[in-house]
Amino acid sequence: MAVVKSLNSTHTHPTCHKGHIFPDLVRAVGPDLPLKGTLDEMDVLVFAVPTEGLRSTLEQVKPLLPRFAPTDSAAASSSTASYRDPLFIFVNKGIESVTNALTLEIIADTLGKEIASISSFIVHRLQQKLFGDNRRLFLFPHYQRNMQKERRNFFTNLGSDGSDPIGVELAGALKNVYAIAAGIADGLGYENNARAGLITRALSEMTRIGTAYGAAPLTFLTLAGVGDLFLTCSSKTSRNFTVGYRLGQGGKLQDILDSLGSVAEGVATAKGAKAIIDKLGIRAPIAMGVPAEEQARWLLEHPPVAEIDLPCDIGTAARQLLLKLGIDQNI
Ligand SMILES: NC(=O)c1ccc[n+]([C@@H]2O[C@H](COP(=O)([O-])OP(=O)(O)OC[C@H]3O[C@@H](n4cnc5c(N)ncnc54)[C@H](O)[C@@H]3O)[C@@H](O)[C@H]2O)c1
Ligand SMILES: O=P(O)(O)OC[C@H](O)CO
Repeated sequence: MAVVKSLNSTHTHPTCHKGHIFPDLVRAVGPDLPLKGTLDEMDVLVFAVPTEGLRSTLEQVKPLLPRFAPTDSAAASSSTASYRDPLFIFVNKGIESVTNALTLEIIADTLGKEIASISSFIVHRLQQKLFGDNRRLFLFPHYQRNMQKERRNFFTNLGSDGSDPIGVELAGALKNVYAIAAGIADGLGYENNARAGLITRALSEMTRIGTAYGAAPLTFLTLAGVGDLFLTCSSKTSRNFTVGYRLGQGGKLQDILDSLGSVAEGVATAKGAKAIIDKLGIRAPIAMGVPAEEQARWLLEHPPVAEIDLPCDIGTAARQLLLKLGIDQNI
């Protein structure tokens, strides 16, 4: 409420982005929905709600959208599509706990497959446009420049070449679960080297889950994968890391969530992720919450395994050097 009021009155955020003035064209909404007809005037709608609330939010917003409720004059002027779709932006990262649905599925269930499929298609085209010049991190300035040409749906969870939105979604959702694990390790008193080991294992695990789900393995090595994983697992200001840290220090989950002030997505996502992992029948002990001692025992009792389940073929030059050094690459 305070955020909405501040953005709409002084065009500033009360706690974040100190000194930044948002353009006065930006209108914040919540918790009440806008009046019918208001959304017709909007070029862009950004949905910044936790994944657990996305389905109900979209169900409530749906009748207000021009696509689903054309204005009387627009409907009268043509019997065919006479609405103008806004550009939809979904920033949430998570898996719905009860249905195990990813965001694209929630969009398809509520707003229809057409909107969801445009989303995934346009991600690809927009990203090529935006990132073709390698300035990947400057998303929004580029996005704004291209926005007039590409008035379509768009995911902000970017980082790959855009051809694998499912992998990008899984990576963004799962890294929050691993950030809780990293926080627990810190809270228990483990130090940076333990966290490095945990992040490495988490990357391996997230790639295994993703590829079993049908995503492309390399997606997990992009900014949407390892980049975001590393960031959230090593950020003291992360809500997910904080939840883990306080758990590691002996706090009770409900007390921590009640005092956090906003949502830590990884908590609900862990439930959806667990169901997905069970269904895929793969080994993912960190996301499944297997206690650290048990994981350590497993590692000690089993023969060493590859750090990551990807092909590790070496190239000709490296093979020739190994030969010259007399090193058997099959060792
Ligand atoms: N793409 C990115 O770069 C990025 C960055 C930060 C956060 N996120 C993701 O965006 C989403 C929102 O994050 P946030 O930090 O804005 O969260 P937040 O906890 O600050 O909540 C945002 C808004 O959603 C409302 N809300 C909370 N629960 C709701 C529910 N069940 N139904 C409807 N509304 C609800 C809150 O009142 C608040 O106004 C999360 O999925 C988060 O993981 C993405
Ligand atoms: O744990 P936070 O607060 O960094 O939030 C994680 C969100 O999914 C943003 O990536």
